[in-house]
Amino acid sequence: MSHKSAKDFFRPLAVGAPLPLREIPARPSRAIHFFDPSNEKMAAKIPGMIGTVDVLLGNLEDAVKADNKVAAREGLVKIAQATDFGPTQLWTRINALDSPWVLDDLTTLVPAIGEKLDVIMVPKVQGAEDIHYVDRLLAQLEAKAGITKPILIHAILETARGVANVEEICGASPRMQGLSLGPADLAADRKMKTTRVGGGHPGYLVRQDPPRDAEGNSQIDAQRAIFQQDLWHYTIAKMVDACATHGIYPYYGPFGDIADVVACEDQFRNAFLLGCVGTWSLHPKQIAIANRVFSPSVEDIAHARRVVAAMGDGTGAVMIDGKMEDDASLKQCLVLVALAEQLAEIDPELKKTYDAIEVTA
Ligand SMILES: CC(C)(COP(=O)(O)OP(=O)(O)OC[C@H]1O[C@@H](n2cnc3c(N)ncnc32)[C@H](O)[C@@H]1OP(=O)(O)O)[C@@H](O)C(=O)NCCC(=O)NCCSC(=O)C[C@H](O)C(=O)O
Ligand SMILES: [Mg+2]
Repeated sequence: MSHKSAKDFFRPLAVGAPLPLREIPARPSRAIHFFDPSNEKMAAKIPGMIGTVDVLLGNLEDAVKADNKVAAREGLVKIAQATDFGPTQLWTRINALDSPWVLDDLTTLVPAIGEKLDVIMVPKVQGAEDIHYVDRLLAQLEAKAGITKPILIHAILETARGVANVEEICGASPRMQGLSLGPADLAADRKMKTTRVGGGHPGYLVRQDPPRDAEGNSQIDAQRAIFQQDLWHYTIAKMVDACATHGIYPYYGPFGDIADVVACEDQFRNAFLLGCVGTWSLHPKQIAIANRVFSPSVEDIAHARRVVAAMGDGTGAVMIDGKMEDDASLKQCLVLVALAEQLAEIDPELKKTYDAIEVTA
């Protein structure tokens, strides 16, 4: 945990820096869309994507060639200064804390576009000490530049040590906005044997028990069903618990098989059902998938509203469609209703869809 006492936790870490937030706002962030600001074709598409995606993230780390690091940083400054992002948040992913680029990333971005940057994603976070370093540096830079709102920090969970320290990372600073899974770096660091960027693996499975013959012998060569398992279940569940404990937000990460939109949707939905609020999008075609998956369905909202209406003061138990509903299931329904309300505020199409739902008795 942080070395700070409770009363010091919400004091600025530099004289003149903005006051830390006491609550992290629940802003819709179904898709965090990555673009390389040094790639002219991608950069040209960014203004047209505003309003169609919840978060645009100018990526400076992996996937940007070493020779393009400076161009990416300068490109992001140029785009941010020239663009009104309206309802879309602007995030960046800086280079790793042990890289030769990160200091220039922070000392360039905060004075130039600090007022526009909502969140800085920090890769390969190992423990609270990494967050403390960025926290203090951001406070100094914000104070110097006269930034009026604190820039939030999002950590990527992509080392075994980071996963082991996930609780202390989440609680390291009032700037902590959330966590994402970094399955590719995490797989490498853990020496997992998958070469895929996120998603499942056909070798990670459970096989149905063998049938037995009349004498009770196992028929191991018989046809048996196999059930592919999710390589990321443990880490996502751990991340969700740590984030919920600290009042911050969990996200899935990248799904590298851009062409496999079906498996991408499955992976995103698993994360949504487990408690994640959003995911990364690496290619424009993944934005629509994320927006769809991370918005509650019409059926879920119709059911949730029925439960809310039927539960009156929120206590006791009722039967709806043959199923028991009580105080606890009401809370589950309120999670979905609250999310639908937040999304409706920024997504007019979704608002129309949710407004059209009739609540039956
Ligand atoms: C994955 C890509 C390299 C694919 O690019 P490309 O082959 O150019 O795709 P298309 O030909 O289908 O592109 C069609 C047009 O769309 C534009 N485009 C492509 N991607 C984007 C984008 N992200 N944002 C905006 N526009 C985009 C192309 O320029 C084409 O335009 P046009 O020719 O005018 O029609 C590429 O999508 C890509 O580089 N994506 C981002 C990759 C990335 O950010 N990777 C890092 C995050 S994942 C990671 O770091 C791992 C993680 O940390 C971990 O450890 O797990
Ligand atoms: Mg990574």
